[in-house]
Amino acid sequence: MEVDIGNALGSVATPGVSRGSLERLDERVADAHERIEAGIGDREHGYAALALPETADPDAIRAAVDPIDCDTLLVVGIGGSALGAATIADALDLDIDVHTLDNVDPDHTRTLLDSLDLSRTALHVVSRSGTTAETLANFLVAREAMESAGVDWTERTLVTTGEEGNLRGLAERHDLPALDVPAGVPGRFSALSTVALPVAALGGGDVEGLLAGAGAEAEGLTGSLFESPAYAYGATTYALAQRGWRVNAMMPYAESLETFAEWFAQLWAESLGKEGVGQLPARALGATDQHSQLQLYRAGPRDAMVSLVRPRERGDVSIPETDLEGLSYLGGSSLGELLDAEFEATEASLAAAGRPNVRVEIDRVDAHELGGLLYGMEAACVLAGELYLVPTFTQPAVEWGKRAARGLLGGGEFEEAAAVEEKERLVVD
Ligand SMILES: O=P(O)(O)OC[C@H]1O[C@H](O)[C@H](O)[C@@H](O)[C@@H]1O
Repeated sequence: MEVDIGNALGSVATPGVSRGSLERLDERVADAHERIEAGIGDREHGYAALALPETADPDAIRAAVDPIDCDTLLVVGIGGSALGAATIADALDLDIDVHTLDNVDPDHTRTLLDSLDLSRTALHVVSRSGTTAETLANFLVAREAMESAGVDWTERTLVTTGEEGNLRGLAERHDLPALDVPAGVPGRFSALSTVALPVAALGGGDVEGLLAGAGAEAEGLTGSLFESPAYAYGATTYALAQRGWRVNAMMPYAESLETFAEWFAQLWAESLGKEGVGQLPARALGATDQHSQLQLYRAGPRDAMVSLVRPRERGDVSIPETDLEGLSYLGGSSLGELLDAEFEATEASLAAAGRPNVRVEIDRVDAHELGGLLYGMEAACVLAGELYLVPTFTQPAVEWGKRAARGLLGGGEFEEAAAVEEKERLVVD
């Protein structure tokens, strides 16, 4: 991963970050790096995620998926237990179809299950806590659908979960192959673990390549933002947020990375949105969203920075010659050249309007580069958390809502559920 922060400088963006303030910030980066290194070394909660390139065990993952023969994988999980697998499946060229069942929209669940040949489908049920209502409910529905179709679900189900919880109990009762969520790795930092790597292992993807790319990014972490792309991204977005750029529009220029922006949104929002700080992650896709959201980013409130991500190499499709007046400039060119030109034009147009943007480039969308991108963004997020002085690895606000919902469904006595009854109403019909 290479990061270019030139368009965040004060010479381009108003307000931007001066070189002097970046140099001063670099002293804090050096301290934060020491803290991060110590956390990685001690496998402390959260920091342990940055040790995954070393600690993840591809052989154990492959052994767990080996008995499963399928054409389609249905990942049942939510948040960090689904987005890593979805990102990997969408980015890499896998030889199975992958679907994610995360939401509990009844129409969607029913339509998806009806559309699958369940006798050729495997389930990967993932929940770190083993108690998440959406995941367990979807699993019960999928299991029943398999039973109704005469499919032995116990032959086709793999579980990844923590040491305790309902899902662990279920795996033990039915003797299902079960992988452990690695200790100290929060869900949104678990893409490079037993949580998301099984999708690559089942689909013939390069698990070692993902980890090697992450490992290369890990080796690049030094005590300076001027040397480490991940820290350059984390420190610059932090410095921009401090100057009022409170929205971070993640805009990959590759369809295969669209889900990566979704994964990034959870990482950024849940990790840094605390104690009145953080950045609102917006999900965008280049070039599509140049024709919708870009208007706002260039001319709306001065609160949005844009992260432009692209692979340097991609497959290409040439554009046929045409004698249509006004379109001849396209002929002889290619869709890839057009996309690259759009990327650079967007970057320049934002800069010309004094709007900060950061360029993130990877060599190509493959396992190695994707591993580096995921790891780099995780390290950037951990660094930003140190700079904001927030507890990066907790999500108490999310848990509040989970308890309220469980209380409403009769899943226990939770005082949060009472707040639902107290809702203020001003209804206009
Ligand atoms: O893996 P699970 O325990 O089922 O959790 C799934 C998701 O649940 C919550 O909403 C958390 O805020 C997320 O960080 C987590 O990824």
